Amino acid sequence: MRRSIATVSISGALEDKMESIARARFDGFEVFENDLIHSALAPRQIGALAADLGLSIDLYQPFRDFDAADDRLFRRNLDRAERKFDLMGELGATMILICSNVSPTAATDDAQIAGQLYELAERAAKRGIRLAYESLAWARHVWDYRHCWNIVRQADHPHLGVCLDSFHILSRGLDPKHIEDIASEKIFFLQLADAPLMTMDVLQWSRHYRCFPGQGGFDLPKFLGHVLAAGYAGPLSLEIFNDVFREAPSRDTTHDAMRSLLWLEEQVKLRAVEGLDVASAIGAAAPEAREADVPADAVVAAPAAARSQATPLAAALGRLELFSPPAPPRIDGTAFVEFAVDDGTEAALGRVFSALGFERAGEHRSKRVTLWRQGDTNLVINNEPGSFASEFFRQHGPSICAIALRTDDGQRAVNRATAFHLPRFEGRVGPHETTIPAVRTVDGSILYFVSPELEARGFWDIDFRLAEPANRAIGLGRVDHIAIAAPIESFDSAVLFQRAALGLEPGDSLELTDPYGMVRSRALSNADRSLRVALNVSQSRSTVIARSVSSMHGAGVHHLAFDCADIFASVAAARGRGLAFLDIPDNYYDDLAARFDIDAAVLDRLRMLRVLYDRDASGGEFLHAYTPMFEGRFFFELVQRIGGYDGYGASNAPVRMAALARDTTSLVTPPRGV
Ligand SMILES: O=C(O)c1ccc(O)c(O)c1
Ligand SMILES: [Mg+2]
Repeated sequence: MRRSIATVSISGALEDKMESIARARFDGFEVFENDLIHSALAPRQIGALAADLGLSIDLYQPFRDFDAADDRLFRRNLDRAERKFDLMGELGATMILICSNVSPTAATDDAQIAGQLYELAERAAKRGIRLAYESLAWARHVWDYRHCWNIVRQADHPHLGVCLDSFHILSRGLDPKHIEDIASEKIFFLQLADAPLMTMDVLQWSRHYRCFPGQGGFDLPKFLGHVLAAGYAGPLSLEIFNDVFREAPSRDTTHDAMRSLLWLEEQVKLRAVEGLDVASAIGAAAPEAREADVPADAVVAAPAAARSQATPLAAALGRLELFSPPAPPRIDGTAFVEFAVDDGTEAALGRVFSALGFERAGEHRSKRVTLWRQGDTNLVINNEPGSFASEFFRQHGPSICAIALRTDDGQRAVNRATAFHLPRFEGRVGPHETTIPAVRTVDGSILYFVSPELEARGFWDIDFRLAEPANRAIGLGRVDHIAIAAPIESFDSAVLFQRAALGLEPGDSLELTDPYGMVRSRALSNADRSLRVALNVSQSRSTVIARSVSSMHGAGVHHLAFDCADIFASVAAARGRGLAFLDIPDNYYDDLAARFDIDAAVLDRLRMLRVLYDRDASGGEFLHAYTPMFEGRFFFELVQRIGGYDGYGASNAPVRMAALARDTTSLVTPPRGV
């Protein structure tokens, strides 16, 4: 399908916006009127630039407050429209958006509105222009899309149709299924926007908080499914009013925008396959296989109601060309985590790893890279001059520069990511060394995909001189979660990246209190929870998250959590090796006793070792402890999950952030005698 975006969605001057839109490979765009009015280019030049860039101008918008209770005002509005039609002629635009009226002078008689739209459509037709009538969620009279469609039907003019905007429909809690009742040729245009679920004035919500599909809380795949089932085949266009996007560089935003549409197209197809109707599902998955592969009894067995519901979408999906990327990777946790260091920090980080029970397990055969290992958890310290890691160090300081995931098929994972506009990464590889498929993520770090056959071929052995295991483990298992601190402008982008490239699903957005401001947190994970990523963002400048973003010059891993089976034993062992843990105040433990019915002996151990505690509604328990920060950048967490606890101890985040804010201890003190 054609893909389009409204210029209001991104930052910059109109010509820069158009350039970014073209670079992200959109087919067309909506010209937002203010962008044109503020532009130094004449409409004809804008039209010519669009043609040069290979972009069509799909919509001119908005035309506001057209219908009127009083005839004199209505005549004036017709004149006003004629001026815009002139301008559209210069631009080369043939569709204009007519918003439903928000003013107190709006007409409230449907027949009158239909008549006025008919008159406007007659004039538009003379110029070869079509009108797309859109109901704004806060309009005076026509705020429901079904109402909008009724008026269009009453007016019954070939140059008048509806514009559907997911925000106006979903923000009012309207069921999008009635979209299928609209005649397909009367859906002139489709605007897509997601938004975080909030209880607030709908106008403010729309103008400041819209986001790209997949970044918010609306069910856009379901919405689009109804629109396609109705027979719509025009452009999928993003119209996002968002304060953060207005500031962010348009080059990045348009790639996110495209990624969101691609993700949405794939989701619609997947939903159809998961749907009730076997025939339509198979039709959607592979139209050509439909007749041959569907067992006759399966079709008969599908409930008649489900069949008639699902068939129009399947038929539409068979007709339309939607994005079909390689399937998401099947992820089985992390294969390794790589740290960028310099000569000054390499030894210090090694001491921390050692105190955490990792042993120095190998030296790279050709690079200044060391492998640290505990069980099957691998950490890599990279101090190789001229490498990606050293460049990353130069930009961000000591930090996590790469994460490797265990995946079923690394090449497919990379192909999927690049289909979603992420650049493939190819590092410098020595003779006979292993090339691991990789991409550069939206924050600039590297994501490797390690396939089972790569590990089976013994890639550690190929690239590293491995040492004899010395068994210094303290009981740490796999990486439980990776927490990322992100600047506000890359938060939504990161959510979408994780969903699209990796197929992770987001949980709820949480607000947490730091002593110096608010922190927003949203976790994403795969179905078996072998990969959990927690994203954190803060708009205030002094929170732990904000300071971490500032010291790292951008988004980065803020802490890395390892799971363990007996946290008391692991924490005690690490303390014995000189590792410091965050000093949680006694007040916290007194409060724990009040909040939970907790065994006195357990409470004593929690208090003694400064381990935090949480319990969920079904009795699952979470015990966790934090180290101080390494060079003010990142830290480590030890976690023990009991009885299916699925969260991250959000209720303990404030006390942890307060302790971090106070903390001045160094992370590791060499044990006596060293
Ligand atoms: O906020 C607005 O005014 C506005 C304008 C045009 C649109 O298409 C829309 O959805 C909202
Ligand atoms: Mg709109």
